[in-house]
Amino acid sequence: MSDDEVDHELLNLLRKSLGLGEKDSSLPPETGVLTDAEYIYNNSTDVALDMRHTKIAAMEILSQMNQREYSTKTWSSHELHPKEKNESTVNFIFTMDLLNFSFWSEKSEEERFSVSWKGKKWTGYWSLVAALQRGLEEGLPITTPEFWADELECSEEVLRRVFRSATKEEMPMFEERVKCLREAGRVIEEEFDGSVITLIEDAKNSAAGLVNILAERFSCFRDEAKFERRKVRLLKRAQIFVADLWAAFEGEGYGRFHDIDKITMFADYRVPQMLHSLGALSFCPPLEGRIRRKLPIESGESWEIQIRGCSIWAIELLRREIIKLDPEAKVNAILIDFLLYDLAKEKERNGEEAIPHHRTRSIWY
Ligand SMILES: Nc1nc2c(c(CN[C@H]3C=C[C@H](O)[C@@H]3O)cn2[C@@H]2O[C@H](COP(=O)(O)O)[C@@H](O)[C@H]2O)c(=O)[nH]1
Repeated sequence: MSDDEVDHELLNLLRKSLGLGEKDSSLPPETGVLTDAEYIYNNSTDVALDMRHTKIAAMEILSQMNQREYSTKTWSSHELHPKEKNESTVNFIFTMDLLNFSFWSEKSEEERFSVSWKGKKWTGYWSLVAALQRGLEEGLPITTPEFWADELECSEEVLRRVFRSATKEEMPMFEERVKCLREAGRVIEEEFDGSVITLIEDAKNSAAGLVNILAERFSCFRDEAKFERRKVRLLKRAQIFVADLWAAFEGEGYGRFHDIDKITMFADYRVPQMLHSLGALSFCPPLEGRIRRKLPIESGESWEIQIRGCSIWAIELLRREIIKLDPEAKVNAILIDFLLYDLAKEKERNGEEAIPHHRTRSIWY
């Protein structure tokens, strides 16, 4: 019996002895990510949050949100994001967030992996979006799960063509991305009638429910770790999939979720960097030294979990400060996160000084 099963059994025995009965499965679903992020924050010794800077950052973020009229509509305004509110956009977003990880490179801007499309060279997250758009334009059903499961039609050569680079550097973790596509294609074919729409409908408009289905049924979405002897859930790509659906469909249709505010920030390698620039998050000297020297931090090691968990908690504290400033503000962790990502990329484009992002190679973010 695993630790978790023992915990589950003990909890039910305790509940029975208190006359509470077994855990009531009719309760609304929870992902547990925010609770785990708070646990990580409360047990972090190498990453700290600063409330004074958090309060100042909250004022800046609220002002940026108002100036930019930041809303779910902003998502579709990005040049490469799909605009139609239909099933093909659902499939596009699922494919995108299945592979939305680890684009960073130590090569120069000219030599790093990039995708040429629409007369531009796209890097980072946008290289993935451009590659999928280009693949569709070249007539490949690259966003169709049935295609990914068919190793003859969707051969490794075909996939190498879809994700071909404009430089000598190939897409980072290409083999791992193929594995994600194969697993997702198989699971959707076998368990969801071959349709992402069926998967979404199974969640019955619950954001937390959809995150939990992804984490339970797809190992490539099961972004969890052990921290201080406890299992913690971060579920970054499962959550950003729900968030992108919600934003792309502006909270309607396939993007309608009654509990969307249960989605937390997406623990990636960009937003922690921005939180550090804002002074809201800081690292102990040995960790800061490791980050500044661009030395690897292993996936699952304590430092990495502290960076990810404290970042999630930092966005929750920012959200609370923003609501204190303006109780009417239409803001949640998703919109704060999206804005911080976009601001981080603007700072980078403007050549503004920032601590390097941390170097963890993983399929989780
Ligand atoms: N927390 C968070 N992480 C995000 C995004 C996005 C893009 N979201 C778009 C949709 C709405 C927003 O307005 C954005 O326009 C990508 N990433 C993550 O960053 C990393 C890529 O970084 P770089 O190599 O520099 O492009 C990689 O882990 C990727 O998974 C986000 O929004 N939040």
